[in-house]
Amino acid sequence: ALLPILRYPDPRLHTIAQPVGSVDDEIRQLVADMAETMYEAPGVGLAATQVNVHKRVVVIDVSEDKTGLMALINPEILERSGEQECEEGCLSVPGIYEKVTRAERVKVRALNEKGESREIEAEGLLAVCIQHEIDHLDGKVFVEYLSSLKLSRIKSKLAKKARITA
Ligand SMILES: O=C(O)C[C@@H](Cc1ccccc1)C(=O)SCC(=O)c1ccccc1
Ligand SMILES: [Zn+2]
Repeated sequence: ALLPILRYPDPRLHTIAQPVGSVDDEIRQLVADMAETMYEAPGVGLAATQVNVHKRVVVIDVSEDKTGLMALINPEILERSGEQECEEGCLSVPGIYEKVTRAERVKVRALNEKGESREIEAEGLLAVCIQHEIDHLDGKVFVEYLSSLKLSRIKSKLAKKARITA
């Protein structure tokens, strides 16, 4: 089912997500609903925090043809290296695209949908996406890395948009 995505600056986006105890059918249904929601947006990633479920679950698909879906449960970054600047967007901050500097490569450990522990080495967009999504689980939104001037302009732009649509 499609899940509603929280919009910045909703305070619930600053919630710290809790680790998943056991990867059961409920978690697998959440992954399926998050994937459907991500593809529909469209996006290349989605964190459970963004759909107001405060569990450490992330879905990512950076493939061109929607064949690369991965679920990362209780993801942990084991190693970071290098540095890269990437223009980022966020499904919780629609219409805002800004450059963010993140690690170029990451080594991540996470459980998959079967509950098996896997280690992934990622670079490029996949590395950026993994870091962007894990930030969401830690209650961080990418616009908060920007200057306070840029953030205040973004907030007023979003507030104006919210008034017009309301
Ligand atoms: O809000 C989110 O977490 C999703 C976000 C993730 C993201 C990762 C890395 C760089 C930017 C954004 C998005 O998917 S925003 C939409 C987007 O980047 C995109 C959408 C369709 C095709 C390709 C990219
Ligand atoms: Zn985001």
